[in-house]
Amino acid sequence: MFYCGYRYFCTCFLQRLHKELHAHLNGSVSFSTIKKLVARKPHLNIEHGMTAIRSGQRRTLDECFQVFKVIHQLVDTEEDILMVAKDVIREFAADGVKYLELRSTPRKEKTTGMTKRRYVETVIEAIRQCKNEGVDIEVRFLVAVDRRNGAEVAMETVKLAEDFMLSTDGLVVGLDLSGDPTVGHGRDLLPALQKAKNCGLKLSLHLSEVPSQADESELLLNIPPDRIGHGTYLHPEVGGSQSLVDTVRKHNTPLELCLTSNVKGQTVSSYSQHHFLYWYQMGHPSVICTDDKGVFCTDLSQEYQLAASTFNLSQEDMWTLSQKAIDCTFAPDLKQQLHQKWLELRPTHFVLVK
Ligand SMILES: CNc1ncnc2c1ncn2[C@@H]1O[C@H](COP(=O)(O)O)[C@@H](O)[C@H]1O
Ligand SMILES: [Zn+2]
Repeated sequence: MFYCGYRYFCTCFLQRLHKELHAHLNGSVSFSTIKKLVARKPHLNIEHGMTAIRSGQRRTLDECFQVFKVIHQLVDTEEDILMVAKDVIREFAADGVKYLELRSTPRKEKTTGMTKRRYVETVIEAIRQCKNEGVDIEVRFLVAVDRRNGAEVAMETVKLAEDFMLSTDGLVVGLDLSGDPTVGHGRDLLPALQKAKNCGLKLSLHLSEVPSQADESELLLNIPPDRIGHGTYLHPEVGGSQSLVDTVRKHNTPLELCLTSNVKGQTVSSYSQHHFLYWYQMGHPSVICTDDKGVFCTDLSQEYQLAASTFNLSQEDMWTLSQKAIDCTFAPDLKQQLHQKWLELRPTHFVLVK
């Protein structure tokens, strides 16, 4: 049972059916994996406090990006990436996630000692090993473009992602656009993103994560992407615009919403102010996600519980939210199977706690 203000709410029933659609690999590294990495590299003098933002702590988004730099120092060999990816997949499975879309940015050769191609192959190898070991989770991969690295690298990454989409039997399903949102402009990345879309990669773009990006968002929303990461400042109440909202609605583009990430990174002032409510009340497809479960010390169950307690959602509301996430996944071959599982596990009655 989970105590949330004025009522008890049990979300463990949902744990059997989670879907996680927005998880950055190196942001998802748990404390226990960090400990193993630190033991491998004691000379770096890195402590856990430098790789995670604990309960009650807040950071600026800029400080969050410093945290990723520290983690990247710890995860810089093929062995590290394989271990990290396997640990992350197992941890999501242990949290009841049955379908996971992981995303990660192939890094420059000189920071990892391996090519970007090898980086992606290593993550794919981790997914395959988990499957062979019987970990009860379906995993798909999105290759990430870091917006800081500009147009040329973005185009190279798209080509890499396309090659893997064609050679991995559907494990690589799409492209993510992420990285420090205050750096660069989406207009420079437009040709690469359009190429990705045209070759059949699904697109998930971090959009309007920070204020004053209406121009960029308008441009990118018209591609259109297949999902939006965050979209915190799209709606007019926070300085976005009705026309941006209309475009999202017209294309019915789902939003990936990460409550704790936004609160700890201070792009949203508190849980109750989170834009989840705006989109949820409108009935717009919205999927609860973790973003970086390691850095923000959370997991998907906790994010569902937070949404339930903050916005007074009933068990049935939560179940429906979790069900609708299936339609937002990038793996068409699995949708039917996931819906079937959902039907089998759906409780015959819900506890009324409102
Ligand atoms: C907090 N909100 C966010 N906004 C934008 N990009 C983010 C992010 N959280 C994570 N990333 C992106 O994911 C990388 C770490 O995982 P990978 O090395 O790719 O596996 C970060 O360096 C950043 O590019
Ligand atoms: Zn993200």
